[in-house]
Amino acid sequence: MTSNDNDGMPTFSGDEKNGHGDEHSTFRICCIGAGYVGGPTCAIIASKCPHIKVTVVDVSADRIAAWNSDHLPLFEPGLEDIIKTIRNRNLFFSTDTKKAIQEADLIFISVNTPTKSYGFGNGRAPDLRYVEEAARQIAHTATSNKIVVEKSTVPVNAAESIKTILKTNKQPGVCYQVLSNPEFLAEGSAICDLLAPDRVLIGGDESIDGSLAIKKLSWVYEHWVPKERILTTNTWSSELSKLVANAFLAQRISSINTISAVCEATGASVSEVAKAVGLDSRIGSKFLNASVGFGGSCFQKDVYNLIYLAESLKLEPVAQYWLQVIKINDWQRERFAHMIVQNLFGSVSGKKIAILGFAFKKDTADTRESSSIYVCRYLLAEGASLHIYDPKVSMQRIFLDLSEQTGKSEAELRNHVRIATDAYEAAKESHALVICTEWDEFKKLDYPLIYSTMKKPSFIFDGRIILDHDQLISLGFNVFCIGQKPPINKYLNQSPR
Ligand SMILES: NC(=O)C1=CN([C@@H]2O[C@H](COP(=O)(O)OP(=O)(O)OC[C@H]3O[C@@H](n4cnc5c(N)ncnc54)[C@H](O)[C@@H]3O)[C@@H](O)[C@H]2O)C=CC1
Ligand SMILES: O=C(O)[C@H]1O[C@H](OP(=O)(O)OP(=O)(O)OC[C@H]2O[C@@H](n3ccc(=O)[nH]c3=O)[C@H](O)[C@@H]2O)[C@H](O)[C@@H](O)[C@@H]1O
Repeated sequence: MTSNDNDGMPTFSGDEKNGHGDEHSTFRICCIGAGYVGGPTCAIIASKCPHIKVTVVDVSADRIAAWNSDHLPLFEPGLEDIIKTIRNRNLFFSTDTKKAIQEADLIFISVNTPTKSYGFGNGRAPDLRYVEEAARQIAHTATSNKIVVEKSTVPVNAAESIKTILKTNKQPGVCYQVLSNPEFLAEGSAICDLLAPDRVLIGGDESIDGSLAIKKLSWVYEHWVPKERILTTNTWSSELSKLVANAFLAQRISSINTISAVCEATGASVSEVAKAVGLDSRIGSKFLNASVGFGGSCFQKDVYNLIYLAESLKLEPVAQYWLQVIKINDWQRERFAHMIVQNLFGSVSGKKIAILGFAFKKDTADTRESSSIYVCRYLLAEGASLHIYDPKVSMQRIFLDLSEQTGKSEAELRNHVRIATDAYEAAKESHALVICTEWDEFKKLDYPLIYSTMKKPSFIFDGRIILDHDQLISLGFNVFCIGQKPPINKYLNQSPR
């Protein structure tokens, strides 16, 4: 193996065999999995490295067709403009996995790794079957050396399993290096996160071939990421760091959410407490927004992943410690739903409730594990009639999620759930407005107008602490909010304006 300069690209001695030792040949990347990570990550790589050909493949023909159309399969601010510029230049979306694997020098595995919903480890362990399938596809298809990169979030030691699958199924003469390169982007800010990451983490074998593979992947990122932000570790540290990062972030939210309950009972304000505490530079101000609970496809899954790892290692106190993060999150969702029922005179049966926000956070249409789904489920169980509005989430998605949560068919749900085309329609004739997602447009609504169309007394339950409560109270609303003792009820039982 040698490392020489070819646009700074380190090369393997075996590269001539691959046909990529020649400095004029194109470096090729294949990404298996065209999802929230694969799509945006490859878009940034392709836009920053015009001489690298990047092909993103997926088993879902629909998803690939969407990536190749004017209606991308996911909403991410800034993504569409980038895709339009580079698609079919050096960024390609395809279902031809075989071809993409064969011509690639480096292959990202960026498939889903959900929590297992069957068998051993049901509800806890990560389901690695898609990662395994991707590794088998590579082994059966590749006829030249490859660097295989775990981009998916996986448990510690997954790289070893991938190596074993590759080694025992490989074509004669083919060599593999397996790296861990977890992704830290957050939905809604993926493009900014990818363009200016806090760090890029690359784990690999502590061997000559391992470090050359690390150098090659590092060279890709160095096109736009300062070298000092590229951190290299051994494979296990890299795999574990991803789980720990998500666990720490989730833990901060659960921590502040426990304090929100204390605030509601005492008169302290959780926003003021978070500010005062976060100004301590050792603690920091980010991720201290109390809320109706964290959602998204990863926090719960990755904390469970860590819990399962601790259990497997017989570290029960560690497992119990992290389990609390999830229990508090579940409790927060339930507590918020209970706050609504209790303050609507103990019953929401037959009452129209407007739910504002269904996505798990603003600036995304993703609803995976959204707290809104859970709040809706609790309210439906109490007999409420829900009118749901979200600026980005489709009607079809909302019914699918609620069906899955409640076990009811869409037809049954339609007796109790309507999807509104805007916040005003949702609010009209409702008893209460419930903020579940922190969309900016909810801050700018015409609340005097909304108040005039609602049943009296009119209630607002702010699960995201985003509204101007004083203004709402002065309009006549009864305002209840996560992390604040109701000030608030001073207008309760007053005659409508
Ligand atoms: N969503 C997010 O913001 C982040 C996710 N991650 C991790 O990245 C991984 C991927 O997550 P997402 O992109 O959200 O998942 P996703 O579900 O949006 O996309 C995964 C894609 O992989 C495809 N796929 C599965 N098996 C395949 C195969 N054998 N061949 C070709 N395509 C295949 C699926 O059809 C799907 O389109 C997960 O491990 C997740 O934990 C990490 C950081 C951020
Ligand atoms: O592995 C992943 O999938 C990603 O998970 C999170 O990203 P994401 O879930 O997209 O979004 P976040 O901004 O982290 O928000 C997660 C949830 O926590 C909630 N949240 C966030 C921050 C806060 O202060 N309070 C709070 O309730 C959000 O509303 C949302 O429901 C991490 O932030 C990313 O670094 C990581 O790569």
